[in-house]
Amino acid sequence: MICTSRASEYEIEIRIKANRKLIKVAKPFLERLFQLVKGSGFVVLLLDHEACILELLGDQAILDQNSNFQIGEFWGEESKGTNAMGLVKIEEKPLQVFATEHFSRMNHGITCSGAPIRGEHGEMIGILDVSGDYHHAHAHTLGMVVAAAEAIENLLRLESANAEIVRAYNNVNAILQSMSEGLISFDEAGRITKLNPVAYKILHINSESYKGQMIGDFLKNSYISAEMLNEGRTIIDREISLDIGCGQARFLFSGQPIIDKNHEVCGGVVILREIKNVHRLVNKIVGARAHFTFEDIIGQSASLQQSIQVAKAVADSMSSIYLQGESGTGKEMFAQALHNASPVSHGPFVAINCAAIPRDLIESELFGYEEGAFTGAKRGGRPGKFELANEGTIFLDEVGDMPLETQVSLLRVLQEKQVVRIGGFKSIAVTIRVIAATNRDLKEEVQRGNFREDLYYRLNVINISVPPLRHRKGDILLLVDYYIYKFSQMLQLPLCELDRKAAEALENYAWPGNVRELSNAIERAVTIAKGRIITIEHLPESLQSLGEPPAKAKNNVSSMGELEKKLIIETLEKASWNITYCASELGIARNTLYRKLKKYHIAIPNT
Ligand SMILES: Nc1ncnc2c1ncn2[C@@H]1O[C@H](COP(=O)(O)OP(=O)(O)OP(=O)(O)O)[C@@H](O)[C@H]1O
Repeated sequence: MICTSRASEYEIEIRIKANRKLIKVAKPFLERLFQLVKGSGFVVLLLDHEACILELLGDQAILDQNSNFQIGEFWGEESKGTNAMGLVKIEEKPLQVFATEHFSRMNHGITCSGAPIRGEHGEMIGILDVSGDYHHAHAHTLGMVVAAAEAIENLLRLESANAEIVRAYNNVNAILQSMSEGLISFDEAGRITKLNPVAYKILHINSESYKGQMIGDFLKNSYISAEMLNEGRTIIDREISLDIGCGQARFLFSGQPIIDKNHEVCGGVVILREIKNVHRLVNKIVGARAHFTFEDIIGQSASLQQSIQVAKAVADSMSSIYLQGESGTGKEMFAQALHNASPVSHGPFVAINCAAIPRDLIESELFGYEEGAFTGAKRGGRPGKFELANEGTIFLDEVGDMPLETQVSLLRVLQEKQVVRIGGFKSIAVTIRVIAATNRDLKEEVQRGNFREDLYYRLNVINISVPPLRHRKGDILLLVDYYIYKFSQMLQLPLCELDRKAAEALENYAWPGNVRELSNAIERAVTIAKGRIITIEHLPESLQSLGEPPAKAKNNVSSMGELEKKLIIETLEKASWNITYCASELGIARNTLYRKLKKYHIAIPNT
């Protein structure tokens, strides 16, 4: 059964919209074809892949005579019976249907020549057809239609390749615009062709000043450009120093030559990263950050609170700070808290323990080195802690252990606020807050000739002393509570309590290792007690004699007892055997001190 069919206005609109690219490209070809057949009773038709007419150009005579030549008319076999467009829809190849070969009597006066139009992937996307008075038609008409269909296909392919190029270009442009690194591209001769906005910004140049420049001249490094252009070598993360108008700046440089299919260098790209940003990133990754604030420092004792007050008062200046205190008293904690309350709190906090680094490495650790500075020096050199700490804080722990020759270099850096890497000659400006710490008596080290006096005064602009735990007796149980909570959480154990004897022992102990030692003792006790009450047996042996010792431990008068005795004698000597002063120095009551004098058989000399 033949079903005459015509698409609704709405459907026509949808089909035209869906095929707008095809219509746009095909239209000039329809016009050209029509010019060739005009006046001889012909119509030129563009149909979609379902043989629905999308566009047509025809002589008025044929359009009047055949009402099926209209936009929206379906010419499939099911609608019009045998005809060229309907057969092309099925066969997907060029075809001609002559006069009475048509099924419909209405079409017996015409000859149709149709050809498929294929898309990028070979699929049929439309049909081109020329139909008209069979008297005027001949075999060449089909050839003409096929040629026009192929021309349409070629143009469609070209347009989509162009669109792909534009899309790729836009993508590359979007990437260049959004990159956080500076990018410079150059051609096969080494001439700069493009810079991205970050490159303009970090190099402090305007849009015109680079034009026509050779990349080697621009980078002031003909060696690097020769490596890329002549040798086709890729360069990864090499440090270079560039003139940026307002002085020299250091960059991390990577270069990638582009090689064509003849294995020739046809251009390349250079990526520049500001060293200070690289350092910021490195610090973030390696954890050069300060975690503690003043609120994290536990303790209510007057001596600790006084140190905290001084530290808070000076935190917002950039002056050097010198922290003095025994090992484990919390000097690094103070340094971190100072950094976090300072104007450079957003910058890095870089800590270096001068006692832990071999003497011959300390200078390169602190100040960095240039490539070739010594055997084994890394290619491209390496920045030192001072460079890494730029715009932040450097914490020089155990500064008293720094070799004298390094002290000279340190003094120079502090005075000039510039670092020169080992083996280098360029000065690198640094803005840094210096916090130094030691558990030695630095003044005494100066007198002994182990520490430079001028450096001592440089570092000692503000002096904060962090009191030992034995002078902060009231803080001991606060810290114990804190560490019980911390380690119970960490070990996922129920919170345990502390019995009286254990508390007494903890309070009476002299804590030569200060808070660090206390933290270790509580970690051990929490682990052994496993959520039960912490008793004296859970504490380290050195403490067990300090509570009311259990009978079995009586003969075990620990070496800690001897240590405490020694400490008391030392403090008494310092206090010229003044009991009140000595007791306050030790942070214990006078009565307790008398008890201990008796216990250790310490006799007060007659004066
Ligand atoms: N008041 C405090 N409150 C809480 N924790 C503290 C306190 N003081 C020290 N600590 C903790 O004790 C440990 C040792 O502290 P820190 O490393 O700051 O001491 P330090 O004086 O720098 O030691 P060293 O001289 O041996 O380097 C750290 O785990 C720190 O968090």
